[in-house]
Amino acid sequence: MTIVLPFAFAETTNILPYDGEVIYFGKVMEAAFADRFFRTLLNTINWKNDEVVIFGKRLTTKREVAWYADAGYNYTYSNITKEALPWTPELLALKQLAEDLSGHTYNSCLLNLYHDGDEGMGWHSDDEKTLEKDAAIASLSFGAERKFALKHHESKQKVEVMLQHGSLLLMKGVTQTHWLHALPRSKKIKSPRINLTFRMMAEVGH
Ligand SMILES: O=C(O)CCC(=O)C(=O)O
Ligand SMILES: [Fe+2]
Repeated sequence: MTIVLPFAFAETTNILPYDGEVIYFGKVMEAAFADRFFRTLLNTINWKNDEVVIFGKRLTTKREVAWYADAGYNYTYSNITKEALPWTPELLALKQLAEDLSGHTYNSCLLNLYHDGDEGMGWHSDDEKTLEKDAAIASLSFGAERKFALKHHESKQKVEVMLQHGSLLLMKGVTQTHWLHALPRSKKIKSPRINLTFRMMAEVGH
C-alpha cells in the first residue's frame, strides 16, 4: 500500500526553542487516504469512554479511548490498568508509516476520539513509569483540525501548532521532562477528531 506522498521531509524543523524536540511533519498522506483511515478507525477501533480515578472516585470521560500493543502489554494510566488489544491491519500500516517517517520503533498505541471541541485533554506529560524514558512518541491526527499546545515547566513559555488531517507530530528527546502538552477545548469545533500516539513501553510493563 502506497500512502506516502513524495513530500520534502528534509525541511522539518524543531518547533521547541529549547529542552526537547517536537517535529511537526504536516500532512503525510493524501486526503483520500486520511479520509479512509478516519472512517475505518471510527468503525473498527474498540472505543470506550475513558475511566479515571481522581481522589478515589471513578469518573468517566466523554472522550473515548483505546489501547493497542504488542502481545502481553498492560498499561496503567490514572490508576487503572488496561490490557492491550492486538493490532488491527490499519493500525499496523499506520505504525509502519510512523516508524518509517520518524526513524523510531514503537510497541504500543494509545488512541483518542474527541467527538467535538467540548472534548480535549488537559496539561500533562507522557512520562508514565511504564513508558521508556525519553523514548520518541509519534502522533497521527485524523478529522477535525485542532490546536496542540506545549508549555515549559519553568519558563511557562508556550508553543502551539495546528494538527491537520493526516498529519504527523513527533515528540522526542527530553521533551516530556521539560514540557507539558494539552489539546485545548474549543467551542468552534463541531466535528470529531481521532489521534493516535505510538509509544515505546518499557519491558517492566509486560
Ligand atoms: O490528542 C492529542 O493530540 C494529544 C493526545 C495526548 O497527549 C495523549 O494521548 O497523551
Ligand atoms: Fe500526551
